Amino acid sequence: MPAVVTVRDLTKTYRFHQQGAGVLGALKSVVRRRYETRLAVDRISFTVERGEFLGLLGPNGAGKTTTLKMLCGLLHPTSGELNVLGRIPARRERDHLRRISMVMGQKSMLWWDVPAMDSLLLHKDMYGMSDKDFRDSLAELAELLGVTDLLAVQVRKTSLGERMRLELLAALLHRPELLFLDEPTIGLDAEAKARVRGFLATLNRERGTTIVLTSHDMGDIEALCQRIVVIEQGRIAYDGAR
Ligand SMILES: Nc1ncnc2c1ncn2[C@@H]1O[C@H](COP(=O)(O)OP(=O)(O)OP(=O)(O)O)[C@@H](O)[C@H]1O
Repeated sequence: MPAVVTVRDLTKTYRFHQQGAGVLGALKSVVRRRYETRLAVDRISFTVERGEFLGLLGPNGAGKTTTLKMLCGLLHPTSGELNVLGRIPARRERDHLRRISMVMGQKSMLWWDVPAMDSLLLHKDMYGMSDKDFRDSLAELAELLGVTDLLAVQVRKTSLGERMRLELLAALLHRPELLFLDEPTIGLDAEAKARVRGFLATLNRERGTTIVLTSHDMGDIEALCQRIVVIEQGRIAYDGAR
């Protein structure tokens, strides 16, 4: 099977400034800034094949989110090679963005003060979807995710589990081939987790969507991933079958 993601010696170093506590600390940092660097991802290499469901695992601060953000093009790598669907993700080319999507469990793509449908209509325009494609994709996903009755509800009035299902709907409306998920079940109760997992398994199996997921929940990994890559302190500690 052809690789849809190829990562070679990928490295990310953050440069940030340290500031002492209080007003004095703030004043000192204006006069003299102390910069530090942190090696978050350290020469990692792996590939993802079309149709795979890959789990990225590792302790807090291991570099999983940083890796995912580079794969989506939200962060520029410091060095190394990255090829996603034949493109360099950081270029964020429009036709490339139509083929990928990302959901971060702790961040929302939906506006909170309006019904989800308003945000979905904006997505329709952003991705240049025809009325028919929009209607078909919306109907199919809303049914699969069980959110048809929630589309007209103000997002801030939905529960965390309901909101995550709406986030997945928004992310998948344009039918991306490749989906990146950063802790999609974080904070959800057992029933909500099972529902999200069931949906992701169906998406991978029936639509053939390639999925790369990070999670601290072994239940997610066991239910979904055929293969895992374990990252520790920015380096790959294991790559193979679950
Ligand atoms: N914007 C930033 N500036 C400086 N350092 C950062 C920044 N973002 C992340 N880091 C550091 O990079 C390292 C990797 O962080 P990252 O968020 O990728 O880890 P993670 O594996 O996703 O962790 P978690 O499981 O806690 O979400 C950590 O040491 C973190 O403190």
